[in-house]
Amino acid sequence: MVEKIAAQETEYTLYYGTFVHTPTLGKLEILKYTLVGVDKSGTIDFMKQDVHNEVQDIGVLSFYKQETKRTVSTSSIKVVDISNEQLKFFLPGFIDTHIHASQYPNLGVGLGCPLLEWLNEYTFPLESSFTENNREEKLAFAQDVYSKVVKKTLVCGTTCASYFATIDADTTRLLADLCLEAGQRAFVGKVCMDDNSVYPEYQEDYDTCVKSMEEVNSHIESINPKSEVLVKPIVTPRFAPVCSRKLLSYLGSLADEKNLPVQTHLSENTKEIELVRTLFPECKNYTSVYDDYHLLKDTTILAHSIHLDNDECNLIQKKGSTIAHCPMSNSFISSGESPVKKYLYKYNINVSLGTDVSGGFKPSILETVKHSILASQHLHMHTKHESFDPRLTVADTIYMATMGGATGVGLQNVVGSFAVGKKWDTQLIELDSSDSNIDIFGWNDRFLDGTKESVIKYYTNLLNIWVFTGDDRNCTKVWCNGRKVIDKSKQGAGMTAINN
Ligand SMILES: O=c1[nH]c(=O)c2nc[nH]c2[nH]1
Ligand SMILES: [Zn+2]
Repeated sequence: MVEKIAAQETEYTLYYGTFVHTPTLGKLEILKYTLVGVDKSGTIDFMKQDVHNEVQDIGVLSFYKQETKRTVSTSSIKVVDISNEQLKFFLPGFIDTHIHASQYPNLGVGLGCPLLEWLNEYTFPLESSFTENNREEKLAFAQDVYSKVVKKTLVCGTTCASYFATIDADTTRLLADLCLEAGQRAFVGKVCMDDNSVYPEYQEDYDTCVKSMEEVNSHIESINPKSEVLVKPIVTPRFAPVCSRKLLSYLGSLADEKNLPVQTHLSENTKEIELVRTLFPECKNYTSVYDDYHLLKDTTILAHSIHLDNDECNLIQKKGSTIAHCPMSNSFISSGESPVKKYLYKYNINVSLGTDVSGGFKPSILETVKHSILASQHLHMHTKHESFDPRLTVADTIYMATMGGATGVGLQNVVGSFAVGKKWDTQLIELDSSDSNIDIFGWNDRFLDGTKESVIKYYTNLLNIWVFTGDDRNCTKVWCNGRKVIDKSKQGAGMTAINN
């Protein structure tokens, strides 16, 4: 299912059909009869919208040659044409900006257990098993867990993920290797935590952490081929309660010196916030703990961030940091309903999505999209008296799943939407895939009367059907950096589905 990367030939590819994306917040663009050319390096170097009759007359290849005046041999160009398929469209790959790869074995475990208890009961014991003294055993365990999570996220259309691994350097390096091998764009974070008094079996001392960070970061920098950097290190203080001031200081300086992105947790649970207040009485609030240690940057991802006050929102906005909204986890371990619409539209904060495996119980951003909409509806039901309507639209959530994520990881000019110069990180969505769980009726076709408005209405309905009744079975092909990494037409039906 995960295609062998090395065996693939690089070539020029023309993709022709319907493209759906959200280059700006809340605005869905449906590009019908659009032709996109992707070069050897996986970069979009040609894009022409609304070319129906012209292409019908002379064919995709001749049209491309005529438009570009390029003298290319047609045998070196591959054409993927879905223009006659009403139920298929290209969508930018999903970006999962918060996922704990190491917690994958705990999916579905720990329902309703609040954060601090959940960490001690389920999470720290699991992550500790990646730090066994027996190197062979821990590597075998990590190989099994990490290869599965990378594969599953790709199957779900995640072309880029920002991973938390564990405190262990050996297995964190392995995670980076596996992402690269599978062709997934990834940010890999060695978890940093040197002050875990509630579960002392799972922590490291300051010096070990510094040494491990050096090892992991230089390993990741060395494994990418020169021509394409797919996997990058990310500075990962787990969260303030388990980090000493000295460690936070070091990580802030490291992020500055090496220009590295940062990821951490913020304001997920009310008891956690109380704890931070006691541990860092000198800091104005939880958000300013990170700011005081130079960890709030425009490439900082703050997971959860549910219970923020006005000052904290303004600070995050000022610093240009991103909030990774994790609605599945927020419900599962009952942390709260995040007022994401307010963050997006009142404070102009960039918001992305995170599955937060294993607080979240599925490694799927499509599932996260669903949960984000439903959580916002719940918030609406019991905050009707407030002036701000908290309900998210499908367009808001697709934005968070793609462009918001790209901005969060600092790749807003590289991925997240379709544009010349961007990379081809894309998923093909087929509502009528061979093992689709969606029953399609012609009922929606009545909207198509040839006008632009009717196309918007038709595809808005189609997207709603996909979001609420579809799953990973409708994501049939996935490309990262121009390379096809998933092709479900090449294996037995149902093999890849996680929702069967
Ligand atoms: O959802 C969460 N998962 C974690 O692993 C974690 N660690 C600190 N805070 C956390 N929140
Ligand atoms: Zn988390």
